[in-house]
Amino acid sequence: MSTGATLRMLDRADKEVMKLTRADIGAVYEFMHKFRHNPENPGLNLKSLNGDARLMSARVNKDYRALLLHIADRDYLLVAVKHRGEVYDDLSRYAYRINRITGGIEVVDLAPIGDSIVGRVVPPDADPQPAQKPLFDAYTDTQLLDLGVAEPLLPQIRELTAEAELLELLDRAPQLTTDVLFALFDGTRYDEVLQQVTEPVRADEPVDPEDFEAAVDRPATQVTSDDEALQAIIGEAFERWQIFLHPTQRKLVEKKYNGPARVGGGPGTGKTIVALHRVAHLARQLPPGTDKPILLTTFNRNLAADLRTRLLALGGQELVARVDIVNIDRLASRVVTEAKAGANRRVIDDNQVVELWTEFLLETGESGWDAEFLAAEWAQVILGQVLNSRTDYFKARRPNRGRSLTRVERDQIWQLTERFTTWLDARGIWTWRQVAQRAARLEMDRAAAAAGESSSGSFHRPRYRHIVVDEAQDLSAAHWKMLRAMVAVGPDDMFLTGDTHQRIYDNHVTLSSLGVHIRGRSSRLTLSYRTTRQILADALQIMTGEVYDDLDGGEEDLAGYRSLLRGEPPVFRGAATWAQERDLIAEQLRGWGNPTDGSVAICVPTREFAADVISRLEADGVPAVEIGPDGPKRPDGVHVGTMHRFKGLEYQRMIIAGVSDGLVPRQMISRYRDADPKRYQRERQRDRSLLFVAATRARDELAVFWHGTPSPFLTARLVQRQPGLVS
Ligand SMILES: Nc1ncnc2c1ncn2[C@@H]1O[C@H](COP(=O)(O)OP(=O)(O)OP(=O)(O)O)[C@@H](O)[C@H]1O
Repeated sequence: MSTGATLRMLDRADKEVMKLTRADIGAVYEFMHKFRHNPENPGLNLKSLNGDARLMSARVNKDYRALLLHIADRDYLLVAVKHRGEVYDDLSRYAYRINRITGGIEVVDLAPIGDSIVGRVVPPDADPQPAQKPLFDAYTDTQLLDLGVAEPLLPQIRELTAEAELLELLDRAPQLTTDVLFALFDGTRYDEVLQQVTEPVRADEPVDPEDFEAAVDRPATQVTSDDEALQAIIGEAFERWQIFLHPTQRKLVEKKYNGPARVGGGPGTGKTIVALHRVAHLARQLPPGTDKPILLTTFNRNLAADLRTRLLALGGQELVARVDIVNIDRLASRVVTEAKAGANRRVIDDNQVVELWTEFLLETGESGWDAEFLAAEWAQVILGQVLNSRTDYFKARRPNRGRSLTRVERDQIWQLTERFTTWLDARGIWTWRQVAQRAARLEMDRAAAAAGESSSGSFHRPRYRHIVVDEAQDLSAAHWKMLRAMVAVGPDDMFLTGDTHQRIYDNHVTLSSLGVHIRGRSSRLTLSYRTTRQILADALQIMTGEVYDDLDGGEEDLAGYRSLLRGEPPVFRGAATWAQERDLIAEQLRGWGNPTDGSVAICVPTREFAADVISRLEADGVPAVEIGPDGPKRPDGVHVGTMHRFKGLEYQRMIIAGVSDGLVPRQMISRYRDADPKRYQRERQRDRSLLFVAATRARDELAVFWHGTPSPFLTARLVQRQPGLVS
């Protein structure tokens, strides 16, 4: 007969365990291991507490005791690890419930919160303070409970009168209570909190408050379940995201979707984390094998490398072995190479295309068209939509392209692009967009041929069983067509994460027109795990007045985007000249103690500015490290790079410099203002997104500098926060 048992650990218990010494953490691990093997092992001294139906204690080592909830038969949940003295002091302080909204198990340790809060609210010997209004007076108990607040905490919530007290209480409160109270405290309306915070984690079925077996399996009960996860926690390299997902994240990861699904959400809300866990979830359901039926792709190379590292941390070599991790252009290039379609051609960067068009028009004496217009038309419409023939081009929709074209003009452009392609061919070069277009065509043909085969009874296997895409906002229509053709239409075929507010390459698509139907399967994450609410509020100011799409023809906003992290408000400062602005940078770095451990970065609009900053830092004896296309060249030093380089990076502190009028947005786009207002709008939005991305890479502190006139993206409210300015 098996004597084993299941023992899972609640995330709140893990937080307590993490505060212990390494030796004691090791003891907890040993304890869990032994307990799973045989909970009746006399050395563990498992016993019920105070006759309570479920609460039990067991011995970890001579100093510590584990508090356990007995879920069912041989199924237990570790809810706390306490010093032995504490466990038996006052058992009534431990309250455990099934939350009636989320259906998750919540355990609240009331005494220490009560002690510390009451102790601080009414200091015994202090002068009587004027009575302060309780923070949550505006809401009834029923309203708070309907939002999902933990019932046992209500009396203490009613006592709260200051932010510091709230922070202390929420440090130990269940996740949903924390999310709800912070949102209310931040001034979010009741109905918005209900919609944005509570609804996404509501249980899918009616909650039975006595059914602990059902509750422990719900996403809202944040648990780790196996030894491997525990070992990871004890290991040096462990990060919480590897084990404990937010209930909203977990729900999205584990859901079965009837077709392509999309997860949006502001910066730092864990979209990449969700994509990685989704891959692991899908991999767990694969039949054993040595192939790679899952594709994990993203826009650029360094992000793909980062995905690989993080997936390895999440699931080890065994998981990585089943996943093809590759950036989208490399994937396209692989398809083309495999078909021997690009033999002997060198791929050139797409930003050289305008120059090549100019050269081509000069060489061929064509003067009727502007090189820039042709380059964009070719890239976005002809290549972007994988148009194969003149007839297709005549019929093509040209969203976001500004001026309309007559049939005669389309004919001229089609002919010119055909000649241009031959001209490039003769030089042995082609662009990444051409590669993507070719790959899409090859894959579409392959899928069509396979469909023909299967209708005639022969067997066809699509390239992948599942495709997961991170940074989906940056892929072009050709990329989507290629991906769509690589996986059969069906449940869990495609899973996309991305945020259109962070679109920094000029690719606008409507997914449904590309065969990727996400309608009804689109969700959003709203809780930032990265930045403080102070940084987030200012970053949102940068986005004021702009409208963003939802990748599918609709609009998307950042409603409900919030953070539980608190910090200093960002610094905004202007200088008269660029030289003086560099003094501000040096001064700011000194203020932060010149840390050179890679925790600080400086972001600037152009490479010239980056070079200037690097030489200034070097002159000051501060080691500066450039951020290249593959990321920072070294992990230490102060990292310096242009805005484009910051996607996917994270720093404790950041300076964004050169945020001046004429630089952000780029001066050159003003020429489109009258000539091509749509393009102007798009380019301006792109520059705004670049600044937004940069600002949201900072975890704790952010400083924004400019010289001359500040960028129009910095609202008067931000600019007027300059030290020394009277607003
Ligand atoms: N459940 C979690 N627990 C702990 N940390 C988390 C969790 N989810 C996300 N994080 C952390 O938050 C940070 C941001 O996560 P991630 O990069 O996935 O966000 P994102 O939404 O993809 O951001 P961006 O849009 O800016 O690329 C990372 O440091 C990540 O480790």
